[in-house]
Amino acid sequence: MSGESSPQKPTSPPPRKKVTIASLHALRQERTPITVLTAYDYPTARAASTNGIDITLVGDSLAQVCLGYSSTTSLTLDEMLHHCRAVARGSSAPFLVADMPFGSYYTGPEDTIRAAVRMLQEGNAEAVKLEGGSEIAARVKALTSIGIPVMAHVGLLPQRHTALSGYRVQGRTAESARSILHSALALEEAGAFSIVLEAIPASLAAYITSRLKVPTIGIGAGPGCSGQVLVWDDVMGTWAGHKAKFVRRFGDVKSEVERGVKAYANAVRDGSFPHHGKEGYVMDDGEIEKLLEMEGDREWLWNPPKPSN
Ligand SMILES: Nc1nc(=O)c2c([nH]1)NC[C@@H]1CN(c3ccc(C(=O)N[C@@H](CCC(=O)O)C(=O)O)cc3)CN21
Ligand SMILES: CC(C)C(=O)C(=O)O
Ligand SMILES: [Mg+2]
Repeated sequence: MSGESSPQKPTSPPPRKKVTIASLHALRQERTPITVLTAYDYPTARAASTNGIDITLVGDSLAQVCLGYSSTTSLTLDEMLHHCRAVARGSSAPFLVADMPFGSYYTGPEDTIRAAVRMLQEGNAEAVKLEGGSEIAARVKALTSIGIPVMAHVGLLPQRHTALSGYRVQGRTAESARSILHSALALEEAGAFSIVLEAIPASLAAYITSRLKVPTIGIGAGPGCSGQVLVWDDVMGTWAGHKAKFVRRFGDVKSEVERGVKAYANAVRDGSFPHHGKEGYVMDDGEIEKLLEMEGDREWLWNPPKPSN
C-alpha cells in the first residue's frame, strides 16, 4: 500500500523528545523560556508531560496543596517519595526535579547524600532541589560532585517561613540583593544546573540571570528569568488558600469541580442516576424469574424508576 493515498491512521501524537540538562541549557542559550510546572500525582504529571512542560517539579508545596498541612515543613521524606514515584510514572518527557523536604539536608553531607540518593533511587527523580544560599553551597557540592544534579532555590525560602516570620519578598535593598546574587553565584560554582529565584524584584532577577551561565527559573521574579515556575493548583485555580501576588490563574478548575460534584449528588438524590438501561446491567433472559421461583418470591415485581430527564 502506498503511503500517499492511504488515509491517515488515527494514532496518538508522537512521543516528545526527553528533556535533559543539556537541552535545558540549550533553551537558555537560545533565549527560549523554560516552562516548569509542579505535579503531585500521576494525572497531573501526565498532563504536564503531554502538554509541553519542560520540567516537572514535585514541589514540597505538596504539603499544603495536596496533603492539607499548614506549611511545607511538615512534609517527610517518605511522603515526598510516595508522591514522587507517582509523578515519575506519568512524567516521561519532562525533566523530573523534586524538592528535598525540610530537614533532609541539614545534618551533614552524608545524610544529605543518603536522602538525595533515596530521591533518585526510590522516588525516580532525576534531580533534587534544595532551598538556601551560600550556607548550603557545600551540601550542593557534595551532591553534584558525585553526579546528583541539583537545582538551587534562593530568595524567598518557604521552608524557613517561621524563622523569617512569614512569606516576604526578598532582595529589595542593595545589601539583601547582593547577598542573594552572591548566593546564586556560589551555588552555580557548587555545580547547580539551574537556580530558582522566588519572590525577588524583577530587576534583581534579570541581573542575576545575566551573571549566571545556568538557567534561572523565576516564581514572582519577573520576566527576566530563563524560565518560569508556578504551583499546579495556582495555575488551575484549585488552591483555596492565600493567592500570592505572583500567581496568575490560567484555568478555573475549582468551579468545574464544584459543578461536577453538585450535579452528581443531585442526580443520585433525584434518582436520575444511574439510568437503568444506559448505566446498568441486565440478567440473562428468564433468569430473574428462575431466581424468584427458587426463593418462593414469584409475586415480587421490580418497577425501575422512570428517568426524570
Ligand atoms: N499554592 C501555593 N503556591 C505557592 O507558590 C507555594 C505554596 N503553595 N506553598 C509553598 C510555597 C509557599 N510560597 C509562598 C507563600 C506565600 C507567599 C506570599 O504570601 N507572598 C506575599 C509577599 C508579600 C510581600 O512581602 O510583599 C504576596 O502576597 O505576594 C509567597 C510564596 C510559594 N509556595
Ligand atoms: C514553587 C516551587 C518553586 C516550589 O518550590 C514548590 O512548589 O514547592
Ligand atoms: Mg518548594
